[in-house]
Amino acid sequence: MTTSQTSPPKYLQEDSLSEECKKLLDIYKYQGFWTSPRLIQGVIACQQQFQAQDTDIILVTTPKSGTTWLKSLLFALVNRTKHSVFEQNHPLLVKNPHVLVPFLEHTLYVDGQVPDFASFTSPRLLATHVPFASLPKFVQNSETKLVYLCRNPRDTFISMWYFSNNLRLDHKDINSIEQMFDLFCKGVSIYGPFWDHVLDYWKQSIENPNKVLFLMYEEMKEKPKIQLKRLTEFLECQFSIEEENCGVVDEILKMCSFENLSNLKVNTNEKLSTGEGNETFFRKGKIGDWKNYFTVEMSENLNRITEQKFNGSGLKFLYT
Ligand SMILES: Nc1ncnc2c1ncn2[C@@H]1O[C@H](COP(=O)(O)OS(=O)(=O)O)[C@@H](OP(=O)(O)O)[C@H]1O
Repeated sequence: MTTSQTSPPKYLQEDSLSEECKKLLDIYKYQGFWTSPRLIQGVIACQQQFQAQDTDIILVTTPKSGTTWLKSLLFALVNRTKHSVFEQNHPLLVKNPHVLVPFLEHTLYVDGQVPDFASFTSPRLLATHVPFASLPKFVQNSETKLVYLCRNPRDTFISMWYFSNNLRLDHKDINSIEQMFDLFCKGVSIYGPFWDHVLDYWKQSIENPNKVLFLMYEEMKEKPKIQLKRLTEFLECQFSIEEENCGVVDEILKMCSFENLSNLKVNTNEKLSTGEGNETFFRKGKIGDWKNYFTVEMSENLNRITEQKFNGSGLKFLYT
């Protein structure tokens, strides 16, 4: 048998694929979920190398569910002794939340720089989109707290579709929305299947409420103070009477609001090291934009899939 072959067999090479095929195949299935090849590399690196600490707080989200918002809220909350929320140069006013609360699988090996996580001051605040079963075992087995956020699949889908087209203006290419919607319904979306992701964390939050807090974008939008209170109770960093009296709660919500963050210079002019313009994380920040795009058939399809998948779980989305 000859061993002279130095490159992979033709069927494993990607350079001769047609552009159309490459476009369709830019995500792969790994451990039951879909993601890009470079992110798979990041996820594997995390699984092998990330050393969790009991004091870590990890934000887990489905993509486009309000990660940027919750990163900012968590940062403001957890660091409020170090950085008063009334500070004129508060880090959230000069840095994008994704810089302050890095994604484990992005920073590890995707942009080539491995942050010295061990040097982060405790409690370390980190984020990921990885499904529960694929989290590093250290994270699953330690006292690390997981804050989970999801959003109704209709708005999540529209937000994903915009992001993938990297557009902030109205987009009329209805064929591509249909194509992407069909894949989304089949479970093929970044870190999807969407429903499995949500359901796994929902079950964990019921089985282990001290480990996983389950939040929904819609509830955060409708009753932000109540959700913020749940967050502080879960993280054991409740507001003192003095803080409540001097308006810290309102100030945090104001600083982290869509209106404030999306208008900051840093979020209109700068880019992340991974290449995304900071402005791409702020589009409309509303519940119900799906109504401008969905046909009746699309809504019915998603309802049917959601009912089927969540049957008996007690989990329901709000679509107001
Ligand atoms: N502060 C604040 N408040 C409310 N909503 C906000 C906020 N910041 C970002 N957004 C909206 O969240 C959507 C982006 O989702 P993510 O931040 O999860 O994106 S990512 O997964 O980190 O790429 C995206 O939603 P859509 O507007 O529906 O596309 C953002 O506009």
